[in-house]
Amino acid sequence: MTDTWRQLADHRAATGDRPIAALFDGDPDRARRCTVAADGLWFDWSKTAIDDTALDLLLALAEGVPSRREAMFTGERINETEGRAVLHTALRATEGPILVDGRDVLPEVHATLDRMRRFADRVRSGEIAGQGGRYTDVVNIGIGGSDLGPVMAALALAPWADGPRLHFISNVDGADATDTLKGLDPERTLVIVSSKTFTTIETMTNAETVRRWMAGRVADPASQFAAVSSALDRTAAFGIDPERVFGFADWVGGRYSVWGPIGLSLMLGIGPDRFDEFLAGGRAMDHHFRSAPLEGNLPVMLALVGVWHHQVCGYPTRAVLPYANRLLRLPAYLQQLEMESNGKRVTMDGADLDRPSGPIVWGEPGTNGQHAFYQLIHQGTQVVPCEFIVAARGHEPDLDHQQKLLIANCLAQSGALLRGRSLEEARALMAGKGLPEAEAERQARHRVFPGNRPSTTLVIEALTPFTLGQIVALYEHRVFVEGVILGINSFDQWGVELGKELALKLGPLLDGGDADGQDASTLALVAHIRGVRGDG
Ligand SMILES: O=P(O)(O)OC[C@H]1O[C@H](O)[C@H](O)[C@@H](O)[C@@H]1O
Repeated sequence: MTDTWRQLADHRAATGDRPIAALFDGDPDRARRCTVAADGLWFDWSKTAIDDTALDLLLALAEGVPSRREAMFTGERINETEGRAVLHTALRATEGPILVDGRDVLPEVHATLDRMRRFADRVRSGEIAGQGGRYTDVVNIGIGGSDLGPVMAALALAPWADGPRLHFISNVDGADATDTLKGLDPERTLVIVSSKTFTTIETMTNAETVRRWMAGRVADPASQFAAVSSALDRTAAFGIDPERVFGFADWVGGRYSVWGPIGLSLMLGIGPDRFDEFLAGGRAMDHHFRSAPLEGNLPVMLALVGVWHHQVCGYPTRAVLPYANRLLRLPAYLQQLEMESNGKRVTMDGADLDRPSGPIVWGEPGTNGQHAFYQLIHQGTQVVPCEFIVAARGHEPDLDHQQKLLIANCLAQSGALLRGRSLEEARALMAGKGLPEAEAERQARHRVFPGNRPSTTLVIEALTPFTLGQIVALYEHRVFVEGVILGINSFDQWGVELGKELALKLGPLLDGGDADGQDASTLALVAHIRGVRGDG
């Protein structure tokens, strides 16, 4: 353990009993001091137990960030276990050169973006049409990073949707394809097969299913398929015309890929100009991340709060709670981004990680979550640091009273988590209800809120393509900073491989094949399922 980690642990041990509210009592300026602003975003971390000493120590942990950050932005192969550069930032960059092995990657990024724009314009105008006329619907087939980004962004930017309707098929469960295709006209549906590797079993299986669905009604189904991939040989083998294939390089990680061709469905839905605004938001955050001093740097501060809560205080999860219904799938998107990136057990050099890796990330939009799981957040025995996100303005001017109610709820929650309700206050609540003393006391104890539960609040002006770009890039860089501090590789995902391998072996077993190497529990489950299915 380095000195800084030890000092942080000691400091936490020494101050852990001090209520967060006491930090406000001792510092009337705390609310103002503990905020970071970046191009219209406003991040308030004052409702955490981080004091000046903790902040200094956390900033010391981040010492290595600037050099690593430059290594990322300038195309060094920082994904060391896959030997790759990490350049999703290049997908939204306008100024180069950005060199990988001495070659500027920007001309190709921009050429692909231009092809996407032309394709999207022609589909949206009807110039490129299906065999039954102008495309009314687009189905994106993909999973993980080839699904979650476009799904999340399409929901978030619904007010800007003025192109074909977007649909997404991800799960290998045939229910997903069946329910999604129901009601679609195959002659007016454009299908995009999105897969970085073009080998993912779920995506390839669904692509075959959709091709069969279309073949029944459309003379030339292949002409209504497009593909997004970094494996152009495989898209050709699948029979997709290279004209409608949009490639990207191996230095774009799947969960960082929404900014490029994987975002094609989104671009078709909202149009190239809005997509450009989304990229501009990401670019603005890149500029901020790269240039702001650490203590005034939004991704760095979001990361340091995360490290404080998880690695120092030991809180096992964090909840992302957007008070913006259109950010419905942001928590799911962040689950892949954060947990696939930083759920690692060894450091870059292969040594055991000697502290917890990234936390469990979960969440739902408010106010819905309030009526479901907030009970545990307020009164459960585990502390869940909460990350609130709220927009000052909604998109519906005639429903501004609802926006104000939404904001009031968000602020009420973080305030309640901070303050809680003491036993004295709960007793006062019960007094005068005519209950016997012992019963009043019992009832009062159920109405105590311990408070002192940390939260942060990210305020955006309004949810727009630009601010969504800022938010996504903010979280990407937060993951990066946490990864650098932990000394892990945030850009590989070996942990998903074993399950994939075993699934391939289990397929034949379900058909009565060889059972070698399977554990007894799995064999018993297979036997039971085969029995239920009548396959045995
Ligand atoms: O885009 P694909 O190659 O089909 O991959 C889709 C997803 O599959 C995986 O198993 C990876 O864990 C994800 O990072 C990836 O986003």
